[in-house]
Amino acid sequence: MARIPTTELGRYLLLGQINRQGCLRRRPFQLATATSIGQLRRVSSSVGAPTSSVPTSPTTAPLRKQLKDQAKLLKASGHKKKKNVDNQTVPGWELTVGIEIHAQLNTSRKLFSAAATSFNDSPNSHVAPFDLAIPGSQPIFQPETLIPAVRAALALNCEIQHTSRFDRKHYFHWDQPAGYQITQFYEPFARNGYIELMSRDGIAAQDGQGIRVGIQQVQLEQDTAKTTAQPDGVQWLDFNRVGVPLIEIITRPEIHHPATAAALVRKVQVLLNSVDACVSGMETGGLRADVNVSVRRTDDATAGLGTRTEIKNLSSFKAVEDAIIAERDRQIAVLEAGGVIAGETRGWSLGSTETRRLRGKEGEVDYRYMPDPDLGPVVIDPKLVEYLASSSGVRPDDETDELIHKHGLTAKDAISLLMLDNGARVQYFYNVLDALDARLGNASCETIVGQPASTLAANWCLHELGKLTEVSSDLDMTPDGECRIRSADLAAILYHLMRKEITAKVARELLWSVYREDISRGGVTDAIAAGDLWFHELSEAEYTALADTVLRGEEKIVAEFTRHAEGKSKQYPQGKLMFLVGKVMRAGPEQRMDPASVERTLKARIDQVCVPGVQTQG
Ligand SMILES: Nc1ncnc2c1ncn2[C@@H]1O[C@H](COP(=O)(O)OP(=O)(O)OP(=O)(O)O)[C@@H](O)[C@H]1O
Ligand SMILES: [Mg+2]
Ligand SMILES: [Mg+2]
Repeated sequence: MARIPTTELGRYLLLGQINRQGCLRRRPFQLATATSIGQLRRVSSSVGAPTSSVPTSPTTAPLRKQLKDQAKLLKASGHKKKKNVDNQTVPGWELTVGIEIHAQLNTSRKLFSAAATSFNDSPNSHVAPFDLAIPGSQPIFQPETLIPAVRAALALNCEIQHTSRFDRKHYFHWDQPAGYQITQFYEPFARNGYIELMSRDGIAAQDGQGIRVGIQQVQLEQDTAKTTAQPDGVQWLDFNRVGVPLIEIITRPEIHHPATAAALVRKVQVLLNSVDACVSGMETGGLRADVNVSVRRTDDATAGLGTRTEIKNLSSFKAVEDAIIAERDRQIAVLEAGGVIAGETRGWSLGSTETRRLRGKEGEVDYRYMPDPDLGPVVIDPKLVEYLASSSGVRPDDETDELIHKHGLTAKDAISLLMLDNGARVQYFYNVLDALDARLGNASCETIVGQPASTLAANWCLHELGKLTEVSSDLDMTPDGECRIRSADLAAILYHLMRKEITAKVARELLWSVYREDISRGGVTDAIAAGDLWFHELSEAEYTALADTVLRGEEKIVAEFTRHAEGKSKQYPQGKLMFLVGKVMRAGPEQRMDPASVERTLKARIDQVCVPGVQTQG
């Protein structure tokens, strides 16, 4: 995501003007005045965040890798995910979940000091005296942090409070030099919001087509220092993170299924992303969730909610779902055995199947909240709220609709595009599509390859690029949707693929060559010519001759097609057909053959030769 340039925020706050083109992802328009998102999307490529303020991604594993590692861990622990098992409900019991989400705000400076917010620079290189609580230093509220905070709260449909205040939350830990964290306990800056979740967002089937989850409040607060454990009990501390502005989003206890809880956190990430309010997502440590879990029996309508336990610091969507399931089952087991649930804080580790007790109520810290005497109230001008509301860009639900209905993507692919690379992957997709459209002009190649440009481009932007990230560390995706494989180069590969001038195999090899920089920028077409990689496809007669040769040795299989044609077997033997396609591919010059053409020819020959009287379907 783009960082909001401080100079521009300063200009807005002091002079009432801001260049919102630099603040949002490359879609600087208002939905209300737009006739179509697609139309709006095609804006000048010169618009984008200044490169100097673009954060590089923290050195944590990409989402795809995280998920693979989790799967490996789970496999190693002997706990395979049971397919088609309803783990969302337990008969006789109702689960209730409320979530607290901490998100790092997209600002250049810390909340109460002018030190830069940086995540990849050398440790302890961006620390002001106040961040270390050096005697004599005092907090200076950085008003620009309000811009992403208010944007986030608006995306969550909250009421922005005219006046809010800061409080001190006391606890003693090495990650908090002052001995207290500054937060907004009594008077947060935003209240009473909600999030709409639809079935395509991945909620549990039991929640039907969609649900609305209330947001109790959103508060501004400081992040803590980053701790890295070393052998022999040594802890390394990086104070670059201390004082970085966070928002804490607190939902109401209105979630009743584990998958819905995970879907909510995912949706919060997409929403914050869409208004450029956050630095990075859960997969890179910019978003962390604490889940509060309780259960109660369904046969007592008068009973209030059960006692909650809290599982802290979950750092993946899967962890949110798995930890809730484990904690729900533990609580039910305790209650069914006649025990009581103790209000306590619990932990969860990756690949685990059980939550573990960290501390109980008796060990709970008394935070001794008190208004911070060094900080005045925060007064937010309604005009600022109005301005930010009117310039918040495309809403993710509308964008998902557009990707599905206009571009023909599946809901899963549309949402994946919006999620990946903190929202930059979808911008990359638009860039590829723009470049591909420009090359194709009015000539639609849809009929040639049987797939529209948009779904082909989406498939490559998600799955083929995904394969690269499995073996390499990063695509170096920038917020304006460019990466190591320039969008124009991928468009060039897809252009030749759509026109059937290269095979899919060659297209994949070209992608790798561009990635390894064996092909220079803009050099895809020249590389195809230089390597004579053009697709010189076999003629119909050559395909037919090859198909006939293979069919002659496969009488048994051919007999199955005959049985189907005679109505003796119901299902068309598609598996057998694909087996024959493989045989033909191996029998001929592969670089001159297209599997789709082989399949078409084989089908026609089987219909004509083996089942006389049946017309070819083509
Ligand atoms: N009985 C319950 N079952 C499940 N969730 C609950 C229950 N009661 C409250 N919650 C949820 O617990 C969360 C409480 O968060 P809040 O930040 O207000 O307090 P806290 O957890 O005590 O504070 P912190 O963890 O920030 O120190 C909310 O998300 C709320 O919806
Ligand atoms: Mg809280
Ligand atoms: Mg809590």
